[in-house]
Amino acid sequence: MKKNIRKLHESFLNAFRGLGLCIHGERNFRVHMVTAFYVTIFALLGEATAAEASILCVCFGLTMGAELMNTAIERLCDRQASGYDGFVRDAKDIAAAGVFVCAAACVAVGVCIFIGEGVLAAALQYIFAHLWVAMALLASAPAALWFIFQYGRMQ
Ligand SMILES: Nc1ncnc2c1ncn2[C@@H]1O[C@H](COP(=O)(O)OP(=O)(O)OP(=O)(O)O)[C@@H](O)[C@H]1O
Repeated sequence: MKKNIRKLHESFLNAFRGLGLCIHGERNFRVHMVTAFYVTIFALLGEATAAEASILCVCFGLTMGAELMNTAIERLCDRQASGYDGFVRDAKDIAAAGVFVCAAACVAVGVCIFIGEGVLAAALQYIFAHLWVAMALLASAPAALWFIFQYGRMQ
């Protein structure tokens, strides 16, 4: 029992290590994180329902999970090939297509929820009525950009 718990604990630690590697090393993953952050803020401001919020959570998991898999495939390919390799090219392009398909599906879901269900209009109405929220969102933009473009350069 104790051994099983230790193994489970190690599995979580390994998964968090992989997550940390991706956050640090993959700019596209940080783009997904920042997008998820702002989508969450707008969903809260627009009072998305529990069902809509659940669908958005699935979308975040889908795109970030696909990006993690894509990164794992890219790293294996880079390890395998020293120069140009047609198989590596195909594998990387297919993995990238996997991320693209997931992201495109999530954009479609976002359009349905934010535009179709009026969540974006409600969020904008809230923001215009509370200008400090607009200021806070604007003020967060440089931090978001720094996180996307500079965070990976830190040792
Ligand atoms: N060793 C290789 N042989 C052939 N083509 C390659 C090789 N490495 C990369 N490519 C091609 O270059 C593209 C970009 O590869 P790269 O490893 O730079 O991915 P990336 O730009 O980091 O991708 P992502 O933006 O998804 O993280 C690949 O999709 C593939 O078409």
